[in-house]
Amino acid sequence: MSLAVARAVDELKRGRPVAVGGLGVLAVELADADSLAMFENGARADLLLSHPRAALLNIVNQRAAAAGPVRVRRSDWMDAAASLAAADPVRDLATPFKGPYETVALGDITQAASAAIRLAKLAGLLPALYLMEGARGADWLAVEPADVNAYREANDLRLVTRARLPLDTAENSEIVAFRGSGGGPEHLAIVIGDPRRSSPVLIRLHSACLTGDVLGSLKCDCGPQMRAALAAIAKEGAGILLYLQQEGRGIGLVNKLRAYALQDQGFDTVDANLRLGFEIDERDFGLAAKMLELLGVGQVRLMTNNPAKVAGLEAEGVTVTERVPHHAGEGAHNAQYLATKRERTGHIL
Ligand SMILES: Nc1nc2c(ncn2[C@@H]2O[C@H](COP(=O)(O)OP(=O)(O)OP(=O)(O)O)[C@@H](O)[C@H]2O)c(=O)[nH]1
Ligand SMILES: [Zn+2]
Repeated sequence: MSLAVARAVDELKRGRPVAVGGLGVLAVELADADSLAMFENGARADLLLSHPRAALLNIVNQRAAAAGPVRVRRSDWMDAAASLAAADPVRDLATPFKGPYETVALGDITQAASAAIRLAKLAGLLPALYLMEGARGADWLAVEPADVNAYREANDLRLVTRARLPLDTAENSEIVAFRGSGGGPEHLAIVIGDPRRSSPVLIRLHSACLTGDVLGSLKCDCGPQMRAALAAIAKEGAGILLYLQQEGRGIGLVNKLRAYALQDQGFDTVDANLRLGFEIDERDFGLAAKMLELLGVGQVRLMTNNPAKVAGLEAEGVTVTERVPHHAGEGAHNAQYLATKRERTGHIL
């Protein structure tokens, strides 16, 4: 099951069409004139946009299911450039006058359309697809919508290997690697000391942030928060930091950099995600819960300022006995980012 999903994600990433049930889809951002012409095979493909993106373009109407994707008819003026402009908000200021758009009810293809948007997100692409209903090229990879919608990284995650890894913040540490069967990203845990599973374990869920963790970006507080968490756990003597490959709150590195480009245009971190067509937070906390389960941890004291993380973990069956506030790395460049978290996403800062 997850094999077909993983292959479909790969195909989309390569700019290839995929058949999601009876629906042919092709990633808008990767299509060129040739691949689009081959995909359309003489007909004209419509456009499928995620709900937040459609809402931003003011084309969510009574035809769109509450939070589902929206199908847009490609009328004569909607060539490849206009379609890309509908999909990619980084171009919004350069192409402010778009439309009029005409939407088409999804009807029978609602489930397939949601699955297709999910595939685009899993591929780290903009959630915008060309769509051909009832068409299937001979060489298109096929995947069942139900399999896509049931797919979760946590489903078949395994603990692969562990080794000692002395850190400058925590000498007595071990690194543990996790892998799913779908060929997705490999997640890590840093286990410090010897956490006693009989009482709540001090933990930090750290979502990967290449710009902050590795490059020392001042736009966010991720790097200092990660190091401070490791140091705080070491000071207590035992605990775990989960290093989750959920860049950009789950939208992927390239999309996070698009969000940064939107922030350069004046949008905050919340609006940037929505303009791109994503939810404000796309992370699946089931992944962290599964890693904790594989490490034998059922009760935690969670270092975070984000109540949604506490709720997300608890919804996945982990008992959070305490929220431990976690502040580090506040400065002039990230003051606005932190203010947005406080004002718009319920962070306790
Ligand atoms: N989409 C998006 N992701 C961002 C942005 N800035 C940072 N991130 C990502 O946000 C994630 C870091 O979030 P966390 O450190 O878990 O922060 P949090 O959910 O606010 O909660 P706590 O730090 O635990 O209080 C990382 O994956 C970063 O890559 C941004 O402007 N847009
Ligand atoms: Zn960051």
